[in-house]
Amino acid sequence: MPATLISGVAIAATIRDEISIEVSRLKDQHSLIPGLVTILVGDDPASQSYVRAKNATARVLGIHSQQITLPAHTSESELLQLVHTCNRDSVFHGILVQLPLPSHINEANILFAISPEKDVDGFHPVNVGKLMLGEPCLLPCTPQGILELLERTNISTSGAEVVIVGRSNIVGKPIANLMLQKRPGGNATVTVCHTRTRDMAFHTRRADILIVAAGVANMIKAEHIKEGAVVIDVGVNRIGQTAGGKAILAGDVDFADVVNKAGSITPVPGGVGPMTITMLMKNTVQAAKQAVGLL
Ligand SMILES: Nc1nc(=O)c2c([nH]1)NC[C@@H]1CN(c3ccc(C(=O)N[C@@H](CCC(=O)O)C(=O)O)cc3)C=[N+]21
Ligand SMILES: [Mg+2]
Repeated sequence: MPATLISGVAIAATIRDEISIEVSRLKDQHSLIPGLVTILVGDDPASQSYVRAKNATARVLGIHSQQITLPAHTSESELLQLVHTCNRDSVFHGILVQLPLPSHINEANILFAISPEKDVDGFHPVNVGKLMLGEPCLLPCTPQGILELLERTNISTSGAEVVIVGRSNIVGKPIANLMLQKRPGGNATVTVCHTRTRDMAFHTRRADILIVAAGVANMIKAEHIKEGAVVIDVGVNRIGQTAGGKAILAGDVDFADVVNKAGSITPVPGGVGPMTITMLMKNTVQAAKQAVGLL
């Protein structure tokens, strides 16, 4: 029997409806319009399309959103100045600096300059530290999206063997921490694999829930998974172009190879990606409410 498809598109749509209702309520009852500024440096086509999608989603939900695009040669100090300006601008409750930044800019210097209250990516060390401690904070969007996917498909993590492939600051490390925590959505036994892991399949085959965020197209095959496992594919790899010039996407999981062995699986596209953008919207609303003392 083929795996059950976990539709990020459908679950994201449900959550977006909830957010849209909340945004209307904030406007009507508190004259509060959540605001998001996205900052894009350079002209990488993938980054352009992600930032465009973020702004479009914000507008549909009634969130005020502005995109600021700067040339690739922008200096670190110019970008820092813009971040400081956005920190002071009360119209914006959330600030997102699209990554990766050009190589002459130190990403940490920029991310650490964003006010933690406006850090809707959850990348600032204050939020990273709070996450690790289990304190309330702005959670990084992709890990938060994965928690929502599991929760809304009634997949329990408590006592489960969760194996994560990838140790990035954006996905691997935070999702590992969240899954470890002593609360609903956590309580898992967590293993983190990476490029130096000696026998990847040994670990991944033990997973009840396998989360793959390695950035390597189609690396996970049937031999890597246990029969009936839940497979969450975070990879978004551009592996080619259609005749019409549209990017062809592949996950980190070889979907065709795995689909008859997994119990359930997220597709790419249409799995984790739409959830990531939706959690950015959720974080922007949370930051706005916190800014005016509603949380
Ligand atoms: N400061 C910052 N924050 C981020 O959250 C951030 C970032 N930088 N840099 C790049 C990564 C990547 N990322 C994605 C978001 C949505 C999809 C997404 O919606 N994907 C669609 C397909 C989109 C397409 O067609 O390209 C899907 O999987 O269905 C993918 C990737 C956010 N990132
Ligand atoms: Mg694939």
